[in-house]
Amino acid sequence: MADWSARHTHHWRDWGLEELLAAKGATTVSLVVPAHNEAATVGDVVTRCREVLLETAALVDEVVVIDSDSTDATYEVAADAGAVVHRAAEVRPELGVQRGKGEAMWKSQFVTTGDVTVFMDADLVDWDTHFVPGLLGPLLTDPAVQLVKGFYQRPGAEGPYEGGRVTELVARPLIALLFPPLAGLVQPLAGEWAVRRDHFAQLSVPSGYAVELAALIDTWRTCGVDAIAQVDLGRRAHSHQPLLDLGAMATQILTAAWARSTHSHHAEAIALHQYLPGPDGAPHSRAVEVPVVERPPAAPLL
Ligand SMILES: O=c1ccn([C@@H]2O[C@H](COP(=O)(O)OP(=O)(O)O[C@H]3O[C@H](CO)[C@@H](O)[C@H](O)[C@H]3O)[C@@H](O)[C@H]2O)c(=O)[nH]1
Ligand SMILES: O=C(O)[C@H](O)COP(=O)(O)O
Repeated sequence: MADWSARHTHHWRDWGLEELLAAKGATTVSLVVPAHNEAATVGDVVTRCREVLLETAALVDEVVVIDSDSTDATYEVAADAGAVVHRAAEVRPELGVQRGKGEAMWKSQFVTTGDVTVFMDADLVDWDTHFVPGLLGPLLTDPAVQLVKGFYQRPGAEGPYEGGRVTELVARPLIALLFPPLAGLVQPLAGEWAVRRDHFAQLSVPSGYAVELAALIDTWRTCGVDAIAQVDLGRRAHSHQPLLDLGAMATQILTAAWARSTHSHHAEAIALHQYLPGPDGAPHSRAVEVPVVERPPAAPLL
């Protein structure tokens, strides 16, 4: 793990723009932003990335927002900001419709053209466009690298490289227990990562929030840990989900990890029991049906 960290941990400043553009050559890059009810922030993400990375620097060839079942104005805001926007449910509808972030990312493979895909969350509030060149650095300069993960400091956290609640209480312990070669990843759940298109198309993709951890595990298993690199992107802040919603995220991540351990599961949904005060003030159980479907590798369907 220490060896991997030493070999494959970078800083976004390690590459200059000219160097990256020269390394890019004819390689095409898609920036994909999965977005569920992000009308408040998606416009800023799209506008800044389009202006800086596509129009000024020509480092990105398309900015694509996958609207993931939004009920607000995400679609219109993203389109007005200059993104190509697709509704996840309308992409290859004959393949069926699932809910979730991973579904939006899986479906993106059918509407993007880049040799390399950079994923970025739509709910970023403290970030900058250098995230994208930072993530592209290892992919454009090292042909052995298949997947690049961002890491960052989170303003307000007690320790500079603390992850969020699911990262520290679920993902990191799972990695320690079941997937120790991945323990060098500082932010294993970061939504900012980049992957070669051909590689992503070979991966089975959980439709919910386990997409990040699954991609790391499956890349390590199929290509070795040296196919993964990580890049320090500086600071990043995002909006926070309520604790009970993170219970569903944690259930999805545990399910995908379990499927990749020596055990496996066959359910499409798992009932997660959570407790809220009832009218009498006593704890009342709420069963949340957490979807845990996986999409097969996209390659045979492309
Ligand atoms: O059904 C959904 C839910 C979320 N999103 C989008 O996915 C991104 C991240 O979602 P968010 O709910 O903000 O996730 P976080 O609570 O921030 O979760 C962190 O941890 C997750 C688990 O690894 C990662 O998927 C996230 O990218 C990472 O930011 C945002 O653009 C969302 O709009 C969708 O597209 N569809
Ligand atoms: O990354 C995580 O662990 C989850 O998204 C939760 O993050 P938060 O505790 O910062 O909301």
